[in-house]
Amino acid sequence: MIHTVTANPALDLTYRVTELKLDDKLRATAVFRAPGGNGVNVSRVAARLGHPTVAMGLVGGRAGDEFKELLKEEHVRTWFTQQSGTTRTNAIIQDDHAQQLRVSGPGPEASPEETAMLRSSIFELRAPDFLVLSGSLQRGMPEDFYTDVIAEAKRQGVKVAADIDKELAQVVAAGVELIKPNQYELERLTGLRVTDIGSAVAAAERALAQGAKAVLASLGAQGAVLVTEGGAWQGVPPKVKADSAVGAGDSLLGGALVALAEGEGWEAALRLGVACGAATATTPGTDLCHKPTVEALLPQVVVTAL
Ligand SMILES: O=P(O)(O)OC[C@@]1(O)O[C@H](CO)[C@@H](O)[C@@H]1O
Repeated sequence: MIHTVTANPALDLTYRVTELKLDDKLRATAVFRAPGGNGVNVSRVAARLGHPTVAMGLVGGRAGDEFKELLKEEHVRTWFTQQSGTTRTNAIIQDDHAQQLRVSGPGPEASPEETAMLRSSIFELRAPDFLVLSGSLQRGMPEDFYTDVIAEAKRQGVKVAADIDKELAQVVAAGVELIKPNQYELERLTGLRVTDIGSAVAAAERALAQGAKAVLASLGAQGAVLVTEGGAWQGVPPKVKADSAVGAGDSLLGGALVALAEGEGWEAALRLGVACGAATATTPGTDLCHKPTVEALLPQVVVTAL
């Protein structure tokens, strides 16, 4: 079972256009609406792989109603805390050459009461195998929200995985099972440049020294690097016809956690994660990986011990 917490989720709106142009009216050839936010996407991937999951967070307003409806259509169980503000709508404008503009809304401001309700909701259900903390906090939420949740998770023996940017250093110092930074987040966390696989491993080792038990770094077309105290591996996806890579990193994390929650080892987790990330890149908008594509790509992922 995987529980995800997305403090600032979004209704993702993707406009497909033939060509990105400034100062001209762009006519969309297709529009996709999807429930979004990093943790939400991890839950969507888990559900698509047939793994039980519950998505949690703060949600409100009409956009929030549509967001919940879309999640329901994807068979994701939800345990959201209702807030008075309106869930943000994020816009993605993508052209036929896989170029895109992405605009993320700031999101509403959470009141202290709403924050407290979210905090207690996280521990209301039966303990999961993994609790995933993902994405930015809403305005109004205390900076130590995540570290406070991690402390409680530790008291309850729940493993925490995090995909966080701003508060990543604090979260790592609090001691988490797994982090999923991209290249830039790993650089900001460790102060080291990440230019290739070797430097990614060195930075991930620094992150282990800072307190993470495992680092799953997403490196775009180069795949991903997984570094634990027991070893380091690179996972390279097969070449796919990419449509939209939005959500590929979330899919990497979702796939890896599903494998771990189902009792697989680190290498198998990396393989499934990379297959999910690549499968997501083949889908339009913020649609994510579908199980048949993941199964087709899985044997083509090359995992190498470093
Ligand atoms: O604004 P944030 O929280 O940094 O990112 C939010 C977001 O861009 O990330 C997801 C893809 O990873 C999308 O579903 C969503 O719109």
